[in-house]
Amino acid sequence: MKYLDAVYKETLRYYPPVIHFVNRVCLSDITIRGQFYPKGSIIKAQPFTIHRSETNWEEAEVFNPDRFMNENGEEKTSKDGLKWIPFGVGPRYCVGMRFAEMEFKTTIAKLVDTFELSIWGDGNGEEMIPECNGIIMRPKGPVRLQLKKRK
Ligand code: HEM
Repeated sequence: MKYLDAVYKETLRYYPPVIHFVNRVCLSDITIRGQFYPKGSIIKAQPFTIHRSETNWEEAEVFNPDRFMNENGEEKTSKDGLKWIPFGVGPRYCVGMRFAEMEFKTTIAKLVDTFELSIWGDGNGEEMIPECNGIIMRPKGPVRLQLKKRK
């Protein structure tokens, strides 16, 4: 379960499905880190950009669930919750977060329990190309895997 949790977090870090919608409107004039924003400005925090920034994550372009585990195989908690924001942040963060987490973990656990999964074809697989339909980032083409029922 600990590794599944790390895979869940790393999947959402690497490919945050919602890449545009963490927006906030300034209710008054404000200056943040020397940058002035007048009242009414819309500020966007883009999860994809934040998740792939080397300032926030070591080897940000590498998919590595281990980054969420410590040397004892225990869950590593980040003190800075603003580096991982697939569900947004603050009082208006995603109300479906816990449901989505349960769905993800149940599906993966059931799949892995029932089937042996391997990469389709020659074992090298195909490059998974993400695309954004304006709202959601998802695979552009089919994701092909081989499934062998466990005995
Ligand atoms: C992996 C799945 C999901 C992702 C990545 C996701 C992501 C997000 C993000 C980034 C926001 C904006 C949060 C912010 O502005 O700080 C949001 C808002 C919201 N999400 Fe999700 N979401 C997911 C699943 C769901 C599910 C399953 C539901 C409902 C069952 C849901 C319902 C909502 C609602 C109602 C809001 C608006 C909350 C508000 O404005 O107060 N989401 N979600």
